[in-house]
Formats: sequence, C-alpha cells, structure tokens
Amino acid sequence: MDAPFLSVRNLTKHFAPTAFSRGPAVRALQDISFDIARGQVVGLVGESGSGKTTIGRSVLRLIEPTSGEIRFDGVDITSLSAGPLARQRRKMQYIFQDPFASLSPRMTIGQILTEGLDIQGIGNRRERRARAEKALAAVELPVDAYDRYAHEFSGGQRQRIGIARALTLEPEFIVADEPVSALDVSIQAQIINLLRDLQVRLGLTMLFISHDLAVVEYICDTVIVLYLGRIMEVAPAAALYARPQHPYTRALLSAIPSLDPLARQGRQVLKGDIPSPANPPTGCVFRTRCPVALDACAGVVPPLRATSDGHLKACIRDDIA
Ligand SMILES: Nc1ncnc2c1ncn2[C@@H]1O[C@H](COP(=O)(O)OP(=O)(O)OP(=O)(O)O)[C@@H](O)[C@H]1O
Repeated sequence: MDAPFLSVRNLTKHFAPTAFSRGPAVRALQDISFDIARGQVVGLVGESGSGKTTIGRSVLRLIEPTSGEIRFDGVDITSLSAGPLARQRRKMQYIFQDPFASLSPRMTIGQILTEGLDIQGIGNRRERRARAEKALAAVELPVDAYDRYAHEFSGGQRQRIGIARALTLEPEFIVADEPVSALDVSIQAQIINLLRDLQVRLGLTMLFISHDLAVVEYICDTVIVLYLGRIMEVAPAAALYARPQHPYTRALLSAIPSLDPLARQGRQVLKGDIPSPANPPTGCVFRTRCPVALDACAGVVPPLRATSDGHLKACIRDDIA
C-alpha cells in the first residue's frame, strides 16, 4: 500500500507561559496522529479552542510542534532546515479564515497573488502574471481584478482572492482554516462549492477546518472530531453523521439546528464550558461534560481504538454504540 500523503504522528503542542500569560503551559495538542491519502479531504471539527488551527499551522510548520512527526509526501518536515522547508512549502498552502484581515490593503491583487512566486523565485514577471491570471480565472474572478485593491471587493470575492493566492504556487496540499465562517451564510455555499470543484479538478489533498459540522459533511471524505487538544473520533463522513460513536460527536451533531420538532426534543445539550487547556481533566478530557461518564473515565486516557463498524473512537464505553 502507498504511504499516506500526509502523516501526523504523536503531534503535541504546548504553548509556554509568557510575561502576559503566567501559569502552566497551555496544552493545545496532545498526542495527535492521523493520515491523509492523496486526493482526500479530511475535516477537523470541534468547538473553539479545541486545537484545530494549531494542528493546521503545525502541519505546515507555521508554528513549531513541541514534539511529534509530520511527514509530507515521504519527507519528515519536522526536521527540515529553512531552505528545504521553503521548497516543500511550495506544495503546501494555507487558506485563512478572515478574508478581510489576510489581504494587505496596500497591495494590488496582482501583487498579493504573485508575492509567493516572487519569494520562491518562480518565473519571470510575465510568467508570474500569467499564473496569477490563471488563478483568478480558476476562482471565477475577472482578469481586471489584477490591478485592483482588496477593499474594492465583497467578502466572498475576497475569499476567492485568498483561494487564488493559495493556487498560484500550484500546491498539492491545502489547509483551509474556517474558510467560510467569516462570510454571510448566503455566500458560504458558493465558496464551499468552489473549493469542492477545485479540489476535484486539481486533485488537491485538503485538511478542512471548521466548527460547522454541516459544512464538513458536504466537502469531506473523513472527519476527525477534536476536543481539548485530543482526537475523540475519526470516521468516514457519512458514517460519522449516520452513526456517531463518541458521546462528544453525538452532542456536537445534536447541536446542529433543525426544523424538525422531534429532532429538537431529542437534542443533547452539553453542560458547562470547555475546561482550560492549561489544566485539563485527568483521564478522558471530555469526562467533565460527558453525559455517560463513569468513575473509571478519570483514571485513564482512552486510546483511539477501532469500533466494529470502522470508526476510531477514544472512549472506554462499548455499551453506548
Ligand atoms: N500563541 C498561542 N499562545 C498561547 N496559547 C495559544 C496560542 N495559540 C493558541 N493557543 C491556545 O491553544 C488552544 C487551541 O487553540 P486553537 O486556535 O488551535 O483552537 P481552535 O480549535 O482553532 O479554536 P478557534 O475555532 O477558536 O480558532 C486554545 O486554548 C488557545 O487559547
């Protein structure tokens, strides 16, 4: 069997306290392992603070992991020095959440789109422009956008520019970090459809980060559910939605708004807030909010194990499947 295109092993990230944040280190990620096959879209879901962005940034080494290994296309990128890492990064791009904050107001769209090519020393001026114009066409923006500024565009159009910027380097792998959550609901479907089309047409491999399970269901092949820096469940998207195995996944799914009164009646509301990642619960990190926790859940960190129907779940209970 082929090695996975992206392989994350035992990724851990602790943010040390600073002069502004005294106290213990923030344990943003603990022992995260997963694979993505070439051409697959893997979704990362979980509440705010669960560690989604920290995984996305660590995978591209935009932040340094505390420990663990990330292999991309057979190369251990955690141990690369600056030069080889920059070359590897051509193949790996990041689409940011906020199309307002992530585009410089002082640069033309052309400058924004060709900046990465300039830095990487790819092509001459004419070739760089041609690549940028191709990327504009791919995101269905007019070619005259090249000489305009970000403030002349709507939120949805700016996110198209953000996607075009990621495409100019002709990447093979993209981290899309909440790419639609800053947009009006009416625009979200257009951008998701565009990402899906591009993913299929260009054969992209993608890590798709979202707190919105409905969005993830549409675009992802496999979904990873994260809570307080740990993986709770991994399953093919359709199976996760049809038969969630972990109590946290069930709670997340039952929180999706529904017009069906019966579905609303059966809704399972999570108690309390997420504990601080500086002081996570012992054993299973979800146990303090879990509706089916046992005393034993305080004693062990449940390993991620395969269930009879092909999910991976980190829960010691078998009787709730
Ligand atoms: N630079 C940093 N310094 C200290 N703590 C950080 C830093 N970046 C993230 N954290 C903490 O790490 C934890 C995980 O954050 P992260 O942004 O990865 O979560 P998330 O699931 O992406 O949340 P959101 O949906 O709100 O973006 C949070 O408790 C956050 O406060």
